[in-house]
Amino acid sequence: MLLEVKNIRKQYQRQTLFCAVDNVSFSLQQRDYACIMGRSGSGKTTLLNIIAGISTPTQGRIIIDNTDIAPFDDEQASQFRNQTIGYVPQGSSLLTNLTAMENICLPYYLYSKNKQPDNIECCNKRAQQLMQMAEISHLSEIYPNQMSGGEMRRVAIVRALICSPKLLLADEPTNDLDDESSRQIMQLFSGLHSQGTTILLVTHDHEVANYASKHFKMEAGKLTDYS
Ligand SMILES: Nc1ncnc2c1ncn2[C@@H]1O[C@H](COP(=O)(O)OP(=O)(O)OP(=O)(O)O)[C@@H](O)[C@H]1O
Repeated sequence: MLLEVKNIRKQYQRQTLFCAVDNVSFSLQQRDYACIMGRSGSGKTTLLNIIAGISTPTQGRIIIDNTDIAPFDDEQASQFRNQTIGYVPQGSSLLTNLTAMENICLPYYLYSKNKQPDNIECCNKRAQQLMQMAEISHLSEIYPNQMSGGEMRRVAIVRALICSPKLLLADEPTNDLDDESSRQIMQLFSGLHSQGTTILLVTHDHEVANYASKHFKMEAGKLTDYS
């Protein structure tokens, strides 16, 4: 299994204790292409953030590539996650004072164990190849405030791929985009999937969901499998 989500619960203290993710379990095998649909507020982003390691669950375990990172210290955990998971968060997530190329290479610079010049060159080369695949090579030296929403999203996707993750998580990757930009992004995902990347995305859009072969539905924090 590439991803095992075991009995994940996330509670928030509001006026009363609120359960955003309620005892969720599921697994993905390598090369799965899965999507989670569900109404706004049903807990999808919270679940994705827990899988990505951005948020800690109140209860449960996440096992990625047969590794339980719970015993790891923070640095080991982020090192492992960075090499295994690529995350495209909701909305605009690029740093505005960095160019596309700098945004894309940032995860590599932050987490690469070995920052020898050869490896930096290797990172730049990979970034160029990925940008070519995503048809954004022309944006290399451009800052986010000079890009369209679809271009920013494609830069964020390429950034998520820079460390060659086995698992790509994407939260509403086509939200707010026109049909053509959405299609470009979904074609990019299909290409990545055919090259062996496991994909888990969250979407409201049934057309986007049709690209996936495994479908989950989230309702009031509970996840059900409906395919
Ligand atoms: N830090 C927090 N403190 C309290 N409640 C929170 C917090 N973060 C999220 N929630 C609540 O948890 C629930 C799930 O939120 P989440 O963002 O996961 O939903 P979602 O399904 O991704 O929604 P959307 O489709 O609108 O992005 C919501 O009711 C939200 O208000």
